[in-house]
Amino acid sequence: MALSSPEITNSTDTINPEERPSSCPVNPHKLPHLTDYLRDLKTYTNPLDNNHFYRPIEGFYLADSDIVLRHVSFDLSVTFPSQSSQVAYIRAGPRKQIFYEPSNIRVGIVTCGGLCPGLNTVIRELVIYGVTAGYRGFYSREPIELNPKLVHNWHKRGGTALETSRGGFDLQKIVDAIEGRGFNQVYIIGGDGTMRGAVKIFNEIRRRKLYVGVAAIPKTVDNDIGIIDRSFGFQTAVEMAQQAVSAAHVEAESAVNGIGLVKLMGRSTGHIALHATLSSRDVDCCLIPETDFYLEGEGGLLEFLGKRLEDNGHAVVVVAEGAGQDQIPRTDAQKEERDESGNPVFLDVGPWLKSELKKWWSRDHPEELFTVKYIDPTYMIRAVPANATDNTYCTLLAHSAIHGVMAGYTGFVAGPINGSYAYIPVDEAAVAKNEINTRDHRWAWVRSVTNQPDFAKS
Ligand SMILES: Nc1ncnc2c1ncn2[C@@H]1O[C@H](COP(=O)(O)OP(=O)(O)O)[C@@H](O)[C@H]1O
Ligand SMILES: O=P(O)(O)OC[C@H]1O[C@](O)(COP(=O)(O)O)[C@@H](O)[C@@H]1O
Ligand SMILES: [Mg+2]
Repeated sequence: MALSSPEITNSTDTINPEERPSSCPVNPHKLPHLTDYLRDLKTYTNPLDNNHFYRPIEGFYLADSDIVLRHVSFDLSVTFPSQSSQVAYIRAGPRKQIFYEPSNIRVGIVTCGGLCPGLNTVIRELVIYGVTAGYRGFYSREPIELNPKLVHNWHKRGGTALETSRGGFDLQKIVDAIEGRGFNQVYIIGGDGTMRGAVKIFNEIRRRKLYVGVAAIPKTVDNDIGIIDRSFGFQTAVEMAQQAVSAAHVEAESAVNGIGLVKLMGRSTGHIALHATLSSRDVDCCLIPETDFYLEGEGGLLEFLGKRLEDNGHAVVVVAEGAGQDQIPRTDAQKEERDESGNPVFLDVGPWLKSELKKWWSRDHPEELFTVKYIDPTYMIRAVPANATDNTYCTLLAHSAIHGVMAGYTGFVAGPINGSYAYIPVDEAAVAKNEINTRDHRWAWVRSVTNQPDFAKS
């Protein structure tokens, strides 16, 4: 942000949730604020007032009274939830009063966990000091100084220019480093694991009463963080995944009794698999972690595929990496295996399924031709630059986070809820999962597109 000299004042015009009028229709979630533990902080007039690119008009600045409802659809024939029980979050955006003197801001920004398209776009908007190599970089590396010239092209690059890693979370060392380096704002970009770490960092910063605002920006190519509409990079990943599905379809169609099998990312949720299935319409069966499937017997996958081959001569199966894990034989040691971040290490469902399909065919149809063409695009779906929609989304996320921190909010996650950007307390976002509800219309839609069995054993 281009910031001009601020005018110092000593009061804040944001509305304290406790001071809302009693007729206030909803109950917004209280967002942590620096003034919760630093009572006499100075406030400054937002320099956007004097920025020649902006002409703040009435309504430009937001306050605590601007909220976003979590749920926007209700069934009036059942019960309309009482207004005070509606969940609401504070809307993201610029505030008239800010809690940082613009010339005295030291920002640290870090990316953690797996890659996701759009990471560099977020970083590009948040220039100052880049903490490299994930959480461990706070205490084991020198941060790199970023400037607009250096980052100007970064949104066109896949990956993260700051580098990322799993593991290496040492709370005391991280907060010591934040304090020691004099950061007064920290932006943490990562997925569910990173959010759990961010909660601890925020709590420790609050315990030490540090003048440091902490904002997290949710990143997950699997789209497995709840409350927000979707995570950035997800749409880009689905587009890439669809190319793999398309190729599997071409291969399957061109073979005698051809099966195209595609494994897609999705550790605990099958959003990528589901969306690639719905958008491509080439898929005969979509297997996701949220619902079990079985191979043999009535209503099983093999019976279904046998019928498909008989009817159409080919079939396409999409399997999310977290699906079918309980069926793959594994040793006790494999059951205990964890990655550096503590996530369970999965066995590879793709090759296992491919080999089960081959065994089945040679057992039941030894005389007939059969081909399984297996495609595992792995990192190709996430190690790419963000598409136009994700790029715009990333930019808005970064700006939302900056406005929130400048306004003194801390310990929050910025994200869109029902199309409007909002601030969510980080401890809430860290536990909010986004699993596919296999009882709702979206999963029914998948099943009606594929006609796959529901694998409900009677
Ligand atoms: N419960 C936790 N407490 C503190 N740090 C955590 C926790 N879970 C994960 N982390 C840290 O967060 C970072 C990213 O976690 P990871 O699960 O690899 O990716 P993601 O954030 O994308 O889910 C790692 O450095 C990991 O050590
Ligand atoms: O090989 P890596 O880097 O651990 O990444 C693989 C994992 O990354 C994911 O995309 C999820 O990553 P995050 O938890 O970091 O969002 C999974 O789908 C996949 O299991
Ligand atoms: Mg994760």
